[in-house]
Amino acid sequence: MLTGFLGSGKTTLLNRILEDAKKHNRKPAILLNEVGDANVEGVLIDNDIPMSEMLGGCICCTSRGDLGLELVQLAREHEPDVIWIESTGVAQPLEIMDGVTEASLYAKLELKNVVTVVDGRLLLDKMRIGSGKTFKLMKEQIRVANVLVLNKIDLVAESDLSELQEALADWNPYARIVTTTRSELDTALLYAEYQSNQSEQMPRVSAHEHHHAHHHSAHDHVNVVTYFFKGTVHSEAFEQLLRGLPDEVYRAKGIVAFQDTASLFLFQYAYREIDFLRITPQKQVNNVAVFIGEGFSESELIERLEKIDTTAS
Ligand SMILES: Nc1nc2c(ncn2[C@@H]2O[C@H](COP(=O)(O)OP(=O)(O)OP(=O)(O)O)[C@@H](O)[C@H]2O)c(=O)[nH]1
Repeated sequence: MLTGFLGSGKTTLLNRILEDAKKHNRKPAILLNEVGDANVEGVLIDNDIPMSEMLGGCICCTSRGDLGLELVQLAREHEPDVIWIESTGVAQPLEIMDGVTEASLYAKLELKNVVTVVDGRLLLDKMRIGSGKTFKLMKEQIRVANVLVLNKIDLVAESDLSELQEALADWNPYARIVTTTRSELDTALLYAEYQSNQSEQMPRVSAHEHHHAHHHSAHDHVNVVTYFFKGTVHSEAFEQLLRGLPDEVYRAKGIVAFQDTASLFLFQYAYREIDFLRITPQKQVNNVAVFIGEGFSESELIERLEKIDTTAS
């Protein structure tokens, strides 16, 4: 997921990513979201690259479910190695993450990385004022990232640079920070987590591996765990697991197969409310559970899931 405020340099970065993908034989696809009704940037992108456009609104508020479906369709039709979602500059990142994880229900898709491009010049201005909607949103986008691209440095005085870097590190101690002009960076950095997980047989997601976590505690950082079930679970054990989720998990959803009822259920969890819906899918679905929250232990949760996932060894 590629996020960042309007004009921060997302498209500039995306173009670099696509150039490098070609060099490394990586097959990308793109999902573009624009507030306007016309996709201006899309026309600049190579015709060979599968692209899906969601226009006329911000994915986070108008069509979260559609975002998931769009991703699934891209994945099925083109089988890319990676999908880059460039979201409109005014999007609420957490809401988009929620939409993205929806796709894991229907395709082997995992949210791997959240890259936020920060307009250094604009942020400095907003910091000086210290309040306002834009400032708040920029902070939010910074907070959810695991890679922060501090861009437009050519427009920032050298003496102001450390102030910016310190602010980013303060709001998000877990992300790797790269300082750039015209989003110029080594794109390998954006795949770090992606590559390290590729060898796993049963992929599970961690959008945020805390590479820098050794000197910080795990508080105040967004995490996502996507767990693909290997077998069935007992309904009571599963409900117990949901009820026992730490407060730091504020959203969960997925599809489970219960061994004691011999049917499939779609479950939703939000604000401690649990909802199960019996489903008879017309299409192939995954048995999967996605958890979104802040500062919870991913390994502990995965361990608990493995324990009730009967055929897991
Ligand atoms: N001076 C300067 N200009 C930059 C830099 N990076 C990007 N730009 C310019 O800033 C403008 C916006 O860049 P984009 O990459 O389109 O930004 P975006 O985040 O995709 O913008 P939206 O699609 O509106 O959200 C373009 O004219 C870029 O050429 C930079 O580091 N320094």
